[in-house]
Amino acid sequence: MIYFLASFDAVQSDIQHTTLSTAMVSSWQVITAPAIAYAVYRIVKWFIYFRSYRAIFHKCPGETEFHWLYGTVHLYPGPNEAGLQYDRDLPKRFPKFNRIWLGPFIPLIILYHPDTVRSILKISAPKPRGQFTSSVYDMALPWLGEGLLISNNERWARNRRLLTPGFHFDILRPYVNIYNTAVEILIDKISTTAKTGETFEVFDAMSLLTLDIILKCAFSYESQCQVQGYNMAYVTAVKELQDMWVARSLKPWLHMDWAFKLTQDGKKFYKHCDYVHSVTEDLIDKRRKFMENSKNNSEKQKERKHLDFLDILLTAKDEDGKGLTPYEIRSEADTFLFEGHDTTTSAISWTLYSLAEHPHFQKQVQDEVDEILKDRDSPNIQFEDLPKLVFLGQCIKEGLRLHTPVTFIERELKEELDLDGHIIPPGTMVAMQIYALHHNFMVWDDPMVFKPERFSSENVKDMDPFAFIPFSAGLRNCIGQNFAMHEMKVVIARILHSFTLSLDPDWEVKKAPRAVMKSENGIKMFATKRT
Ligand code: HEM
Repeated sequence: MIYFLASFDAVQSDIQHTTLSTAMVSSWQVITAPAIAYAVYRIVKWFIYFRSYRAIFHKCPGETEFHWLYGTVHLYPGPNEAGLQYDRDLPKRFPKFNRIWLGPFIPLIILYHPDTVRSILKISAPKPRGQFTSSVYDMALPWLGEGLLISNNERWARNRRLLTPGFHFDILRPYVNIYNTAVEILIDKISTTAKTGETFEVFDAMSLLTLDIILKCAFSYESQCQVQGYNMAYVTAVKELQDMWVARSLKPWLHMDWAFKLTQDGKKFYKHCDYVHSVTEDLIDKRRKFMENSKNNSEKQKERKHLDFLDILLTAKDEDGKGLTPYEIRSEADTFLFEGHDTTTSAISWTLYSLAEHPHFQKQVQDEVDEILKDRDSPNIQFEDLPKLVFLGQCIKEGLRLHTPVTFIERELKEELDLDGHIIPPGTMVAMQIYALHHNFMVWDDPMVFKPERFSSENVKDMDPFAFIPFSAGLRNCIGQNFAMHEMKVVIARILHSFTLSLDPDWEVKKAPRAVMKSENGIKMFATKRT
């Protein structure tokens, strides 16, 4: 009986349990079934939309092979000499633009003809900002903040307006003394190798020189970096930040911030950002205090020889009397430091490479500099000398074309774009492949040959303004291009006034297109002291 009652209880509890479970299952079904149906509906709808979206891009000129995971990126040989050859061949295969797939879902339109490049740079489309993954610009955000390079819309327009006076010739003029003083340290270093007959590595030498210059011009910071080299924590942090940024941009699986943060590089990147920011903030703080203390002290004001970018950043005010926030000041300072350093390193190094490769052009530059400096006690190049360095200017421009320091830039379409009858929808990412444009056989004859005369005043008259865009073009062009041209002229003129350069015949130089055009193995040169 007891057994029976117990069994009865068990059966009853089973029935209750089953009834409860059935009730739970059906309520679970009530909740989830519509959710699943909705998800299926959204996926089907997305696929239908995506099929028509993909059809637009499949009709565009571009690689026909398509991998379900990589899209077409696996067809690109990589950021090396073979990749550059691939870029140079693009106009032969697809004359004005092409389309690639960054994985299965993201198309990228690549432009490399003045007609197509013009159509996007004229409308001043914004820099792309990723939604689920980071764009190449987003990846630098934790370091450079919303400075001019990365920001968009109102913030960019206001800050560009506020900072443009910082690049007026009156501000740039005293910097010429800084370029002259800084290059003397380098000349001393090269003299040592000239005496021993050893080669020197151009990229490292120029990198420390241009960093020294930008630290002095942006912050009046006497870093001693040319002497201490990569032993300085700050110099090393800045260099590694750039390397890690570029390395990440080449690994699509690290484009999501959370994935990058899990890696050793990711942890190091954020640690370096904190450190670099603390140095910049300290400099800003000291300058702010100095400005406050010297407000009513004319003697103290005279201690400063020139205005630097930091003065401009701290004193800039818009029409409502509002200045930049501390975050904006730091971001702009860090942006100048990055943009004003690696780019000029690349441009100077590659121009010297071409001049060392072509002794007759090098001699022509030396004659031009000698003519300017004859009858002078000092080898310093003056601000007034810069326009007289005409042939050197042509060589630098041809160097900027042939070697293209900034190889590509990106934008996001905010409105439809008609490319030779292909209607590209808003939201699409578009890249200007500046290196391919500068080597487009339809635009340049013998594109691989260094010919400074392309930039003679007679020849530039007929040049399409969108054929040569090392500093980009349109509203978002490089704010520092005059600064850069002055710096490059002084540095190259001073080096070639002191030395004749020749390439090491046993050292094959290989290009490496990164955030800027670098060399995989450096550029080695011999320097012979001029008498
Ligand atoms: C040979 C040297 C240089 C080259 C080839 C170069 C090239 C460029 C290019 C191509 C852009 C457009 C970037 C884009 O659209 O994403 C740019 C923007 C910029 N550059 Fe330069 N640059 C050089 C030197 C400098 C220097 C010396 C500075 C500062 C001192 C500087 C500051 C900037 C800034 C702040 C921007 C962003 C401008 C904006 O969007 O309003 N650059 N540069």
